[in-house]
Amino acid sequence: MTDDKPMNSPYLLQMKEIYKSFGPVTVSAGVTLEVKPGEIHALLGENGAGKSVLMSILCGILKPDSGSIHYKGAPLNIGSPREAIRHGIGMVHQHFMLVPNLTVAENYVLGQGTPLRLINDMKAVHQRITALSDRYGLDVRPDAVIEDLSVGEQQRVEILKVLFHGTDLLILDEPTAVLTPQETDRLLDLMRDLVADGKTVIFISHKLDEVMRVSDQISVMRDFKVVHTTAVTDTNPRELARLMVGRDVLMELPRGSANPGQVVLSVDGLSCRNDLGLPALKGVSFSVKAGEIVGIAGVSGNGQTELSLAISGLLPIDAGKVSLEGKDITGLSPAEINQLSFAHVPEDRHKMGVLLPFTLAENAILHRYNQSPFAKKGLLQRGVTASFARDLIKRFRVKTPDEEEFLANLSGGNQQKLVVARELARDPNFILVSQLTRGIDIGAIEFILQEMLKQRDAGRAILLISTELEELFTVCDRILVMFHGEILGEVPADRSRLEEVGLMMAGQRSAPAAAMEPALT
Ligand SMILES: Nc1ncnc2c1ncn2[C@@H]1O[C@H](COP(=O)(O)OP(=O)(O)OP(=O)(O)O)[C@@H](O)[C@H]1O
Repeated sequence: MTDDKPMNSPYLLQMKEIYKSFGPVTVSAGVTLEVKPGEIHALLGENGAGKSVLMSILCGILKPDSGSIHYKGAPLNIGSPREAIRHGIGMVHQHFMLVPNLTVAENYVLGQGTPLRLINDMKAVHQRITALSDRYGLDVRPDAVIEDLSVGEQQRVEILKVLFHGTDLLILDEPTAVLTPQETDRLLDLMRDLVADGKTVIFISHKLDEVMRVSDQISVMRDFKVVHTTAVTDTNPRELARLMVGRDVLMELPRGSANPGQVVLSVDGLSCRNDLGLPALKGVSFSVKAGEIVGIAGVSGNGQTELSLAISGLLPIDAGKVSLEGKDITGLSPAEINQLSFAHVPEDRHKMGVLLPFTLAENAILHRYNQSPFAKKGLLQRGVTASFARDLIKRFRVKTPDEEEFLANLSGGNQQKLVVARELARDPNFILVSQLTRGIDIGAIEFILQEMLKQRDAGRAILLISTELEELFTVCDRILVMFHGEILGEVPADRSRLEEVGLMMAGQRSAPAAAMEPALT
């Protein structure tokens, strides 16, 4: 790295001509990123454009091959995350890095170069956490055990952790991907409070509306480079989408009306409990027909996760019945359900969708490794598997050097694309999808939602569970709203009904829906 010091630089951070390769694969091709103090600087880009890699370099997790970093007017050579923290640079990652069975305070003093005097004085640690929590209205209790907290609470714990270590420059990698709309609003307010307090924020997001709402400056990455930096006041979502993807992106998808046929999935009076033993579904009933996309809307935590687990055999059912194409599948194991014409894109792809230490090719046949044509006489057919995986990679534009790459080395959005590609390739009659577009860039969302519409038009029955109303209104034919483990009502997926769905998500039953579902009142 070069050591030239910029004179009177207006920038807090300058990353110049950063190059990074993993073996023959270039993942940072001369990136230059400049961030001023006290701003919220959004970093946008397609899946695999190199955003996380660049930020990992800044945080000392990865070492660049060449390039220079200046921070607070001086050259910066960071050898480890601990050094980055010492310089006041902290990152909240896409996947939380908290130890689930420890308390907030214990997590904060783990590793990361916490001074010994603090570790020996947990009372002081608790006081510092409480003071920071009060200052930023974060609602974090130092003695709370991580595994008892909701996703939104864990997110705040991660942010407070970075503040706990005295960070001036916070990097938030897709922080709103798993948050409810209310939690997102709260986080965006927090980001503004942080900059008002003299901090600087780098905000990675695929959600252009949030980026437009909260950012001061925006840098767009494409093909491992920053291709454009602009003030938020000088741009608009359409331009940003074009810069990211290199073409115009359709914000609205053209689609014809549905032509529903026979009932494919039928759910009758389904009740089950969550992993804490509390009632999560309270007599849920609905059906999905061939050739239609039914959406399940709701603020997360209202039973949607349990609904998808119960349908796919991953959660015991207390009462009620699930039928697929007329066959009672209640109580079947996930392996048995897997043999049916049933595809599942799960909410938590790391826990259920993929095996990170395995290759793309191996993940592409995860449920079918012992079936023809991928296995013959008990032997894996490597050639067939490889060409199948290559086809998925090509059709779904998964960014990877080849099918032999380990899945762990793919960017988050590209992992999701592979799961969707694999599940649709099973040619299923019923498709259960949870949080389809989470972490996926705007160009890939357009493509994947179009694929869903094609599947619908080919006669598949699709149940789409999502916290993203935009996604639901773009492809669904009708939307059911879940609240406190019940279906509160149903509306056609017509954008004029958006407000009605929003009210139902907050627990207010709409007049027409209440009339339609008298049994639920
Ligand atoms: N350890 C690694 N070994 C090999 N390749 C890697 C490794 N880590 C990342 N990559 C590759 O670097 C590229 C950039 O990945 P990165 O995670 O920075 O993308 P991103 O812009 O953050 O994408 P997303 O929006 O999907 O999170 C990807 O093609 C990814 O496969």
